[in-house]
Amino acid sequence: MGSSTFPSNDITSPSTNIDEGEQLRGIHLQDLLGMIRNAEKNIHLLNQARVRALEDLEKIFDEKEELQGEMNILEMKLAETDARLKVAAQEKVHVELLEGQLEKLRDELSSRGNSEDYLQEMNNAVSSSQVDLVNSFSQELDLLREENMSLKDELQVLKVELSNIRESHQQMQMLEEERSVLESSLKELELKLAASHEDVSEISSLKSECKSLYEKVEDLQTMLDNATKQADQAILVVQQNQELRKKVDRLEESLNEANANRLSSQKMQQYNELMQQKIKLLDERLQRSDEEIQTYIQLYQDSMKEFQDTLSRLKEESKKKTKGETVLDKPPGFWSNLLLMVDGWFLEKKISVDEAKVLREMIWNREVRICDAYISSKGKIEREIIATFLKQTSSTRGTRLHVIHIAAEMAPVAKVGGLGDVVTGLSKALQKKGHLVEIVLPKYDIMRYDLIQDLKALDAPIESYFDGRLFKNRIWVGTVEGLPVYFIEPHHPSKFFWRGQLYGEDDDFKRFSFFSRAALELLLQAGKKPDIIHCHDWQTAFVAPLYWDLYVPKGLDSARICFTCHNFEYQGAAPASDLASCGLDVYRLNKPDRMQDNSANDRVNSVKGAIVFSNIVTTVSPSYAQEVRTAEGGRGLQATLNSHSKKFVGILNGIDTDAWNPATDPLVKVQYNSNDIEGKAENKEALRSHLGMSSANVWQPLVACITRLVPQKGVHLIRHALYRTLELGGQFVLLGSSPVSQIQREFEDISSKFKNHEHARLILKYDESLAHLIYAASDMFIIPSIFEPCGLTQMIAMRYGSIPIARKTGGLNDSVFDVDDDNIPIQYRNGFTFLKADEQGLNSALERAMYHYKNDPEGWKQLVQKDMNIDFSWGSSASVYEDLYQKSVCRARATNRP
Ligand SMILES: Nc1ncnc2c1ncn2[C@@H]1O[C@H](COP(=O)(O)OP(=O)(O)O)[C@@H](O)[C@H]1O
Repeated sequence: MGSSTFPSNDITSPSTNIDEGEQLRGIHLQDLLGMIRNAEKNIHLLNQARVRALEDLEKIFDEKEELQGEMNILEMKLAETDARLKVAAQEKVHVELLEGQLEKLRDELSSRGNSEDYLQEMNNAVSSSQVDLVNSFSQELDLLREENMSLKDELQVLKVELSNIRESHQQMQMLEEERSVLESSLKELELKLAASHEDVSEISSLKSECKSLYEKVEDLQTMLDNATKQADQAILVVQQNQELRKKVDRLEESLNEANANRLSSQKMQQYNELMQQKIKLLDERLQRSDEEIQTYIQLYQDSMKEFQDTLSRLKEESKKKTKGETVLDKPPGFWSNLLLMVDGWFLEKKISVDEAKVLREMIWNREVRICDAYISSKGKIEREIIATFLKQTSSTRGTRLHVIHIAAEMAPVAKVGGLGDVVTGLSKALQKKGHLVEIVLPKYDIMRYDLIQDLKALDAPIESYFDGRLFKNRIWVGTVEGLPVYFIEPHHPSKFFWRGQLYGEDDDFKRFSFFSRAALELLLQAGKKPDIIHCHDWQTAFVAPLYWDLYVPKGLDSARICFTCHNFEYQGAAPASDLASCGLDVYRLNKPDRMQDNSANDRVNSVKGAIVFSNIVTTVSPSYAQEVRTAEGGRGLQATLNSHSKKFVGILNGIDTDAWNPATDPLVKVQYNSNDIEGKAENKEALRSHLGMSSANVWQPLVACITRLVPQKGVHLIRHALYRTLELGGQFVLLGSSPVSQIQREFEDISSKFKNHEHARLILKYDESLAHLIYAASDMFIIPSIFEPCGLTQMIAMRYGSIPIARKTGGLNDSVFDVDDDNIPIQYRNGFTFLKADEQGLNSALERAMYHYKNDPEGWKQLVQKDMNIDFSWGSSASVYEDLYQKSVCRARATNRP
């Protein structure tokens, strides 16, 4: 299988997607330009802030230097004061000595008693020397006071310096704020850049912008590096501050010492205390300021580091995304969140278990598109997000599939009914979608060999097992409708496919179990590795158990098995022992939960086996899928279907709109289309004359029916419709044949009655060409089925402008909507329906149709045109099959199953 993506099943038209994509690209580009402009502004602002910070730091330097100088002076002055205080202390000692001597002298004088004048003289002399000393001391004190005053001033200046420092801190704070603004705008930029990667095609146009952005981010990085250097310088300043503080501490100590010496002077002591308090205050402030600076710088450095980390990550991501790499570097939390989101959707029943499984696998695999889907769905409502995610699962289908149909019919070469149409129509639609589709058919003797191109036998017989021995099969290859087909011709004495008919033989069970085994043998020996083996109806239902039980062990193990039941009326039940012929283990399989028929424990049921052993089980319309799960519709298989309901789905068939196209149909008399329906009247005329019916009244309505004449089709109602149409003044044509001899005889009798009737004809055979002409000629088409799995004739009739009159059952209920039913939106109304499978029911619809036809020719014409324009092609139904195939293949790969 290739790895290229095939078209998704998105129903939006491609042109709309392209327009939206371009719009989105335009919006992203504008956003990106806006973001770049914002980033440039921010960078500019940052630049200015950096310049201011540099200036501030220079100022701080200068101021610190000055401060230091002043501190030095202060220190010197304090040293001087200290020295002077010491001198003063010595002089005080000297004065005390003098006073002692004076006292002594006084004592001597008093002891001498008569020398009072001398004493007075001496006293005066001492006092005057004492006054001199006091005077010089107070001068010293005045000097000290002055110096202390100047110290006060210095401290005042220091205070101012400190407030300047605080201002510079504020600026740094501003810087920090600007940095965080810049950071958030860069984060925004990161988000938008990531979003811009949503569309891979955008990357190339965004690359150059990313590059310039990247350069700007580089510049930003350089500036940030500078800012970090500045922060380092600021730390230096703080260290210098700390040294200064140490000096102040030393100063304080000196002052303390001085204080000790100043005890003698009360004023000096008070002054010193004051000084001490002020220095302490100054010290505290300095300390706080240091701490603040330290905190700011720490914060600044932390955020710078964070910023640099973010930038580096951003740059790395940007580089990786430019290179188109994956998203392995998303944090684990991102993926965990996605997983939880998917689990939530599943638990709330918003997505199916299969969808949840595929999504989980994509998340586990860290797939880019899941990441992109998440980014692109930001801001959307949950329903839209789920849709976006599920779209990724459908585009998982990124690879083309190899599908092999194993079937008993294929239109137009081997067709009995709708099964043949489906095999060809679905295969062609899947092939158109880019898948490799092959078909394996029995080589019937009565095939339309003229419609097989390049038919040739391979010179390599395939041997397959049956009834205890090996039989040779000749393999033929050819193309039908552009599809590769393998035809198996068994060399078996029973000449299984040499019977003049496709089905209805006594040994049908043997014939088709042989064919199923031979088909798998062909795939094994041809070395095929299909992704899907699709088998149809009971005839090839054996493929499912044969595959798992016998062929997977032999190495044919790449496929998932899809089984489509086109009609649950035919189940391929037979005595259990018959199963052994094709090599299946009867003992193991004849169990209630495997192939045992639900109504007889000694019989096996091949349709039941396929339901049990297939990965996907489908039927041909949603309504029929519901009906067969009930006791009335299930024909004994309802319990099996209900217990396997998770893999069971109803998909409405399409029709091959190339083969059934009135505008190109070579089998009609006059080709026509919905814009020009004149040709219809000419075809009516052609059919009438071909069948020898009256052409007198061009407006006489022609009612047709093309069908297998089996009870399912409501044969008694078909017969009644013939009579009632004639009563209502219309014409009636029946093309059909019956495998039931009694019914065939009954209709042959009626046919002979109307042999020469001018308004009715019964053609009791299978005639493809006539069928085309009848669809083109008829005005109304009757389908009164008792049950109808899908029904193709109503769709083909509408495509040819013949209005269906149908019973509301199965696929008819999903495709025909009554023109008079107000509960149906007007755009869907396309025919006439009835519910009760009886004559009254049919009459009511037939009579209304006749009434509309006769009384509202313009309205009828519009109805014809509307029906012709309805899209019954395989396109959308094939997409549903494609989806089921892909999901099944995906699941198998995820769990590594064969
Ligand atoms: N006698 C007939 N001659 C030609 N085509 C017939 C005849 N009977 C049925 N068909 C074709 O067989 C197909 C019937 O398919 P469908 O409506 O699904 O019924 P079923 O598969 O049950 O027979 C249609 O393509 C229809 O045109």
